[in-house]
Amino acid sequence: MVRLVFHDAGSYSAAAGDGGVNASIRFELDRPDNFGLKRGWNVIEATDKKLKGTAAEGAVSKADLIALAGAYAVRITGGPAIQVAVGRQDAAAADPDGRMPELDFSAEQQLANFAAKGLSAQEFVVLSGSHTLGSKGYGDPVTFDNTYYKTLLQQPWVDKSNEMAQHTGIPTDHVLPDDPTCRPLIQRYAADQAAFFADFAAAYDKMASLGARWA
Ligand code: HEM
Repeated sequence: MVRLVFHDAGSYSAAAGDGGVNASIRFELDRPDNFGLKRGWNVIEATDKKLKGTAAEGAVSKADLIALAGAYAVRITGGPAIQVAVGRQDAAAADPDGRMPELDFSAEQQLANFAAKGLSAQEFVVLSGSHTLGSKGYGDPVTFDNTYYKTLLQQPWVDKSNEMAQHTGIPTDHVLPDDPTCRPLIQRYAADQAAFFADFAAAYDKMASLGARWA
């Protein structure tokens, strides 16, 4: 669910002023970037149907449900509580393609990609801590904690004799601990989980509102 928020938000362009959290992801599930997100989208659709006939019908949009579901996933896996405002309008069509980061991006390219969405280096590094969830080798797949940063500093994938360790993380993670902008932030969040949680909550709120048009 957290990945779903990022992929709905990630189409935002600060320069063009379009894209963002508007549930357009439902028209974009066939894009290679969005592989695997159908399952998360189905949960949103099922929840949306359950709102029919309740006080939330018409007040909570599909885009709101995406933002709420991501925050809920963070919370139930042990992460921070995040306040999520509602009232985002849903888009009626897909957002522009080609705005998500690529897996072979350098750290500079990743930072530039996030900067184009109006997100700082600090916000990029703290949001990437979401990779602690899922099965990329950053500790327990359903525990939201700062294992991502601790693992990045250990760089287990450099050990060529350990087949398992080499499968930890994804290429875009691997380049971050050597980057002079990202490294101090990684060190900070590896040493201080409370700081990670507080900064994550703030950055999540910003990401989940990128490009939102409020009713
Ligand atoms: C340069 C930036 C990023 C890239 C290239 C990237 C790419 C990926 C890839 C390839 C996966 C693995 C998908 C799979 O095989 O299961 C993944 C997982 C995930 N990503 Fe990212 N990601 C980035 C940033 C973010 C951000 C900013 C967030 C959220 C705020 C996020 C949330 C997640 C989550 C929660 C998963 C685990 C999904 C699951 O296992 O169900 N990612 N990401």
